[in-house]
Amino acid sequence: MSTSDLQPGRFITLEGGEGVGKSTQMRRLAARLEAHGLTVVTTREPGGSPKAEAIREAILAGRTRSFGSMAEALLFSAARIDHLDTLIRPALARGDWVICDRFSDSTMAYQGASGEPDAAILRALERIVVGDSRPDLTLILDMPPEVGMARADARRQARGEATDRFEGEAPAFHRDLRSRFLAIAKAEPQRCAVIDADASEDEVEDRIWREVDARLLSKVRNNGNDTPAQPVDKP
Ligand SMILES: Nc1ncnc2c1ncn2[C@@H]1O[C@H](COP(=O)(O)OP(=O)(O)O)[C@@H](O)[C@H]1O
Ligand SMILES: Cc1cn([C@H]2C[C@H](O)[C@@H](COP(=O)(O)OP(=O)(O)O)O2)c(=O)[nH]c1=O
Repeated sequence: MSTSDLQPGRFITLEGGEGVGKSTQMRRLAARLEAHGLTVVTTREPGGSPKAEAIREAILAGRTRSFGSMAEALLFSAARIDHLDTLIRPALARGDWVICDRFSDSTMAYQGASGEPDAAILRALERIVVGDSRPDLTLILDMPPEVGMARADARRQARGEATDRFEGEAPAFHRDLRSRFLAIAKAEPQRCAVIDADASEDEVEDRIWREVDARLLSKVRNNGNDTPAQPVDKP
């Protein structure tokens, strides 16, 4: 059957440390879903709406660092509220598929690793901000942080960009981040899939597609029943 009439929309997030390939794989996943007739909206956090992009700019330039990690968690949350209200929820209501480069797990991991707010407070904040708009699937791209940081460094040099607020943190911070993302995946295996991202772009794309097919497309094809479906043809 054609997947062109698949309804309703699904919400997919990509998470992980710096330079793990989230933006690259978001583009590839969107193209693959579109090739199956789905309407896909790609977006990112922090940002994704004009007001949220303004908050992004202030945080990543380091202008809010002195406020402390609790205040930064609130700023990321304020940006998320606007992004959800103006872009994500309307797109899902239309039946579009939304792919977001980072979402609330990044607040749990990054602001958690930054020290001040404990996990219970961050979880409460997430419930207030995200409510029922939890992702249907979160792909956690995993690799040794030094590999991701080297990729991010090369990308930054190629583009002539400066180090941003979190890229400049110490190696121990980035190791802590990795274990925090893996702990989230372990606590919520229904929602999260860990993808070994230390491979070629094509291979990582295939690993992601297998998860999306098994966890989302097969169920949508079966109108929500969990019975196995035919795999989606590769584009
Ligand atoms: N599988 C891969 N192998 C090698 N380099 C990659 C791979 N995926 C992405 N890259 C490169 O690594 C850099 C970071 O990738 P990007 O998708 O921007 O990561 P992120 O969005 O997670 O920060 C980019 O220059 C990108 O071209
Ligand atoms: C969404 C979000 C991002 N961040 C951080 C992670 C990144 O260092 C930065 C986003 O910058 P970005 O350039 O999008 O990073 P990347 O290419 O690695 O995805 O903001 C948080 O600390 N908390 C959050 O809630």
